[in-house]
Parts: sequence; structure tokens; C-alpha cells
Amino acid sequence: MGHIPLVVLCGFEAVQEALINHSEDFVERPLGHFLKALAQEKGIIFSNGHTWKQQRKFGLATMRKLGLGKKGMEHQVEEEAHQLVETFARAKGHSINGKEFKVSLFPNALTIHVTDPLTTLPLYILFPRLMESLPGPHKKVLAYTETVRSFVKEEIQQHKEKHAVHDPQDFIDFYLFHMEKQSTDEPNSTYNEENLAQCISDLFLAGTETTATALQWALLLMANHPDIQEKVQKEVEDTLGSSQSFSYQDRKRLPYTNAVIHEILRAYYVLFVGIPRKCMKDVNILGFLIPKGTHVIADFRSVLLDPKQWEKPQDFNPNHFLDQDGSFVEREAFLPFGAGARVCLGELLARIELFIFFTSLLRAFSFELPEGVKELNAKPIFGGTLHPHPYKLCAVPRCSTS
Ligand code: HEM
Repeated sequence: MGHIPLVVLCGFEAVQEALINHSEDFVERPLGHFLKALAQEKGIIFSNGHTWKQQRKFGLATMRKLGLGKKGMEHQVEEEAHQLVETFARAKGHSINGKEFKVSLFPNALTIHVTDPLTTLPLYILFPRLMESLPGPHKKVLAYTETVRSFVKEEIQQHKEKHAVHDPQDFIDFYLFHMEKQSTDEPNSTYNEENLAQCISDLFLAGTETTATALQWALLLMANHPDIQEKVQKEVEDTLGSSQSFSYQDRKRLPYTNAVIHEILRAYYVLFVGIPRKCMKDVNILGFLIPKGTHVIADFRSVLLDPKQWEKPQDFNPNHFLDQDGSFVEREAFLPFGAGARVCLGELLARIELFIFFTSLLRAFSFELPEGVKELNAKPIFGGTLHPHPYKLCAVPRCSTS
């Protein structure tokens, strides 16, 4: 790439060997002009070294304190799912736009929907000076980022004025409390308002469009595969019956539904390549020397469609995650959330959200093609995420649950 060597890791074996078996050697992000302008080397996604370690550790710990993986947060996700069901119900079975719904990252917090494709990003990385003077989506992304950051800073100010840090209720309270506590005993601390603002922007950037896109694929695929949709609905009905509430734990009792969700994330990978990494020292991967400083991109698409790993990689086939008895099986090459030290920080939250939203929606509705439509276009559009073409479908209320 320009004068910097770039290696693309293709297939499960290469990605596993580099990102998992040599995790620490590929832990850094290469930060060119665009990424430095985007995040100022702060926060989690585009920071490195000590800053990244501290911010990531804090982010993970705080998400757990806020109830991730516990009933509290799941209950809030359920509330969000309930609101989405109500929104769809208002259409009374008439066709609705598949892009209409948004997924809230932290329930009851803010939502953001970035839709402009990052089509000029590669050009920006190759010709930063030239691109700086040209208009294009990369400029919009920078402008969005600035808007989100100043909005977040206002939020931080309001949190400080409320003095709620001693009874922390959300991520910002926890962070401010930690800042107050650590100022004297941690001389190398990176806990400050700039990093806080960037962490929040990162969580919005990484956590909203991704999950929303996966859900858009889920509904499109259910409309295109009514046989699979019916099997999910039958399993959910037979297992959960009329009980209103269910939890992420219930996925263990719903192997087919769980397999369908995994297959959606496999066959319609939301991020087809990982966020770039940099090689920290000379490393030998499967007999190839990757010199220190090389930029490395993991092609997750090639892992999720690797013919050595998947029986029918090009087909949408939930059996990839089921054994002969219909029990759910984990697959090593299922890496839609990346791998190694930089694996997606929101993986568990995303899994909980997708399971609860998907199951709630399929309990309440059958997703059908609008009259006259034979099939929805399942070819992805390349943008910040791989998302479907705009589509309409009908959410027909199901008698048994309405
Ligand atoms: C379907 C949903 C999602 C998918 C497919 C997804 C996928 C990914 C992938 C492929 C990476 C890059 C990993 C690498 O460099 O190898 C990543 C990073 C990241 N994701 Fe996600 N993600 C999803 C949802 C979320 C959510 C809900 C959050 C936050 C609440 C989140 C936060 C992050 C963060 C902070 C990083 C950067 C981690 C780091 O640099 O240390 N993601 N994600």
C-alpha cells in the first residue's frame, strides 16, 4: 500500500495462525492520516499501546458492571425489542421499509444511524493530502464524528453537573468516578475526558450500524426463506409457549433458532474485513515471513466462506451449526467478530441483542414478501458495513401471539 507493505490474511488457517496464535504480534492498529483525524489516537478502536489497554479493559469491565450478561441489561434489550414489535405492529401487515428500524446500543440511551458508505476511504488512506482537499463521504464521516464527539462532550458536562458519579448509573458516571478516584495513585493514567468522549463515540460507531445491519439481513432472509422462518417459529412456540419473558440463556433450548442467527452472521458477514492491524515484529506465518511494520488485513469473508471449513459455504444453510441430532454446534471458523486481542469488544452485547430482537420479532410476526415480489435482493452493498439493498417487506401479525 503505497510504500508500506500490506499483507491480506486469507482463509481460516492464516487468520487463526496470525491473529489467534500470534495475537500479541498483531495487536496494534496502523494509524494513518485519516484514522488519526478520526479518533486522535484516543478511545478503543483507533488507539494503541497503554491507552488502548487501559480504555479497552475499562470498557469491558464497565459493560459488565452495567449488567452485561445479567438479567438487568437483557431486560432493557427486551424493552427495546418490545418497542420495535409495536412499531411493526402499527403497519398492520402492510409493507414496511426494512431500514426503518434502529437498534439502540445502550438501551434508553442514544441511537445513531450512519448510512453513508465509506467508499472513498481506501483513496484517503493512499492519498491523504489530495483527499483532504476533495469532497466525498470521507469528509462526511469526519463531520459525523465531530458532531457525535461534541454531543458526547455535552452529555459528559451534564453528568458532571448532576454529581451522580458516586451513585453511577451509566458508562459516563463510572468513567468520571474512576477519573476522580485515580488522579493521585496512577501517574500513567489515560483516564481523561478526551478518552471518555472517544470511547463513547467508538461504542456508537462500532455498536449501532453493525447490529442493525445484521437484523436487516435477518428479516430479509426470513422473507426469502419461509421454510426456515416457519421452523424457527415452531421451535420458539413449542419451547417458550405463551410465556412473555425469555432470556439469552434460552438460546440453549432453541438450537435451530440459534443456528439460524449464527448462519445469518456467517453467510451475510457484516464486516467483511477486519479493522487493519500492524505487525509488531518479524513473524513467520505458515512459512511466509511478515516483516515488522507490515500492515495486515484479515479477510474475515474468506474465513466465513472458507471451503475447507464449511460444507456449503455459499448457501444459506443453518445446518452448518447443527449436528445430526439437531443439537447446536460451535464452529471454530465462525469469526464474524474478529479474533485475537482486538476481537470485538461488544460481541456478547451484540449476541444478546440479536437473539432477543430476532426471537421477539419472529414470535410476533411472519415476515412476508410484498405482493408481486418473488424474492428480495440478497446481494450486499459495500459500505462501512455490508448491508442489503433497500427493501420492503410485510410484518404479518401471528394470531397465536398477538
Ligand atoms: C453484529 C454486530 C457486530 C459485529 C459483526 C462486529 C464485528 C467486529 C469486528 C470484525 C471487529 C474488528 C476486530 C478486529 O480488529 O479483529 C470489531 C471491533 C470492535 N467492536 Fe464490534 N461488532 C459488532 C457489534 C459491536 C457492538 C454492539 C459493540 C459495542 C457495544 C462493538 C464494539 C467494538 C469495538 C469497541 C471494537 C474495537 C476493539 C478493539 O480495537 O480493541 N461491536 N467488531
